[in-house]
Amino acid sequence: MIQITQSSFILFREPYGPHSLQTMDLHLPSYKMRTLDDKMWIIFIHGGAWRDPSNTKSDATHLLHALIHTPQNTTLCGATLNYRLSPSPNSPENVATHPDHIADILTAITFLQHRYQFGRNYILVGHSAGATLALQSLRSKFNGRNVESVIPSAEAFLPGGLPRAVICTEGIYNLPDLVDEYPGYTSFVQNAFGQPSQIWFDASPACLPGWKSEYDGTIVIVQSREDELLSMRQAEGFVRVLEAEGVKVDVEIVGGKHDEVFKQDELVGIVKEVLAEMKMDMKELAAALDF
Ligand SMILES: Nc1ccccc1C(=O)C[C@H](N)C(=O)O
Repeated sequence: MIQITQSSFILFREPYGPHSLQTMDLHLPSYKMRTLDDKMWIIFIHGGAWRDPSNTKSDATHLLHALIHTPQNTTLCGATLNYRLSPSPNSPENVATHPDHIADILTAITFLQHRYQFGRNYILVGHSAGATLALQSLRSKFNGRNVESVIPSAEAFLPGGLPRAVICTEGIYNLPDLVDEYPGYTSFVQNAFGQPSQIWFDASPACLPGWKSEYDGTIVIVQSREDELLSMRQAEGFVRVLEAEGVKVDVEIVGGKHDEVFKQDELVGIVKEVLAEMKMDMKELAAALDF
């Protein structure tokens, strides 16, 4: 079903699997201007502690409208992903557990690559648990089919390659340290990842060594000091791990509560800057190759 909501862009919902949560919204500039070559993509992954049904793909509405639904935009495309969730008190019908969430993310990105073939010309923006998922998707532990569970609908290493940048906001980077700081969060972590085990470490970007050798794109860590659900400890801990590995990381301190950050213009500005840098790099590359 295609819904034309304004003359300069189109918005539609696309399933990428049989489950009702395996859907995404696509935001594309005007149909006529659509060609496959020169596009850049933003793929948004919502948060909500792997379980909260009130966080959805619609969390990206402000960000994608501000970036994509503008008269000048002819190249930037957006996708925002739903994925299967773990149970919560208000949604016991959701029964996903790790690695179902990351399997869905990899399946969705694979689906987009097959249809639009944007290679590495994309960035991931992940909020909260969505930041965890964005980072997991970069690692061979998950996308290389050598996880304990095989994820058949996602290919071994993302087709087209890894994104040029990943922007994480209010992210969960270290599960053991999260429940150490906030024992009250144990239940949602266990709902998604089971009883404490090695799996908690393997699923935690800050506990998984090898960033330097496995990911060469830009990592941006955005964190609000006004986040009422997460202190600076998760972000600071992950930044220390990356820096100790010699990985370059951009840190952006913003304002707003946990679930306000993705609705604010500060994040729009950060994504614009990352996109501008990417465009410059692409031009330099084209010039160097004498295009
Ligand atoms: N994303 C988070 C990060 C840290 C702590 C909580 C959350 C939550 O989303 C809580 C959610 N409202 C829940 O209870 O299901």
